[in-house]
Amino acid sequence: MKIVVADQNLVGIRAETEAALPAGSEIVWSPTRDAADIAALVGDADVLVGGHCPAEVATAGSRLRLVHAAGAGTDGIDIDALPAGCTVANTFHHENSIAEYVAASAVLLRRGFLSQDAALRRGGWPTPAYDPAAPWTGTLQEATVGLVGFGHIGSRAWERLRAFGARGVAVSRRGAIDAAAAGLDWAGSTTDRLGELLACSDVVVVSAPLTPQTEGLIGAAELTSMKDSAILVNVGRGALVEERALYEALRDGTIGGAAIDVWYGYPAPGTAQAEPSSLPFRELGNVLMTPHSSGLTRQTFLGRAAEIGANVHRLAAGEQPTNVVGVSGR
Ligand SMILES: NC(=O)C1=CN([C@@H]2O[C@H](COP(=O)(O)OP(=O)(O)OC[C@H]3O[C@@H](n4cnc5c(N)ncnc54)[C@H](O)[C@@H]3O)[C@@H](O)[C@H]2O)C=CC1
Ligand SMILES: O=C(O)C(=O)CO
Repeated sequence: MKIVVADQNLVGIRAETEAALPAGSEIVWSPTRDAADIAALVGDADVLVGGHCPAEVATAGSRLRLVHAAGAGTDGIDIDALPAGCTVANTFHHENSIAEYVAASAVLLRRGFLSQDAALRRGGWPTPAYDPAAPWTGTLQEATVGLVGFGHIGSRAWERLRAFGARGVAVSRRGAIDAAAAGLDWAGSTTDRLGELLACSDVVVVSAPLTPQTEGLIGAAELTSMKDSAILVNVGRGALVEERALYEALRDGTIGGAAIDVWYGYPAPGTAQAEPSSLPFRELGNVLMTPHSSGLTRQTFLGRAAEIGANVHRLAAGEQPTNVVGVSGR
């Protein structure tokens, strides 16, 4: 079996990744996540590990039987261009790491620590904690957290935030969340209750997948409906929140702040330079900017390598892989 590994995050745990895959496989590492590099390797491959599989790669991989994202998002895989019968699967294990990010950034932004740090560095001495007019005065114990998406990330983030004493409300695609069991005040579907969630939340955590239905889910009208002190934490995908509307809402004080881990621009393969947005988010003091790093821990990638390995073993044994997102042609 030939396996092409194109997820650059697994390079750091190359030995563990290879050990998890079936012994005797031919394992080829793509030098970059560039589509041309991957396409050049997948022609005779059975398995592609990596979530970057546009049509150029998918059509080159005419023998592919499994494309395994090394993450949750499969928005970079063109399933329709893959050979018929090829399975697309995803993997998780990022939820603990991202839940910590959500909790940490909610505290940093809600308490104003980010802007206070910046002010001290400039030689100032801000006193927002003593200013009743300052938007950032609340603890998480007084906060309502609104979770847009309640899967691995949303539910684990809620477990952590709940420990601070926050109240929680959630929406998911179908609204099939048992609110009482999860300790939430209420839960519903995005279609029915997103507006209500945005209006009542002090912290809004976005962790839905990017699909044609969720693109631009939060735009100018939704941001305007939020509290002017609200903190938005986007760990899903940039395009879930309209770029200009978000920038203007943060600049104009329509909302209180944002932690943005997922962006509108990324570095080209093999480079470390990029404009995360065409708009100057970097000039805003109420924004925590991180380079899609909320889930980047050793725990995440060791868990993912083991899960991918187990699925490739299943494929080799003629069994159905787990975490199947779809099968091409079905
Ligand atoms: N920042 C990062 O490093 C990472 C980002 N992600 C992103 O986060 C997304 C979610 O990850 P997980 O929670 O692990 O996935 P998951 O599949 O466990 O959960 C997804 C949740 O989103 C909900 N959802 C789907 N459509 C929705 C809609 N229209 N409105 C509201 N909710 C909707 C689902 O019902 C489910 O509750 C991924 O698809 C990926 O794009 C995932 C991992 C790491
Ligand atoms: O898993 C994902 O979808 C990511 O965004 C990166 O780990």
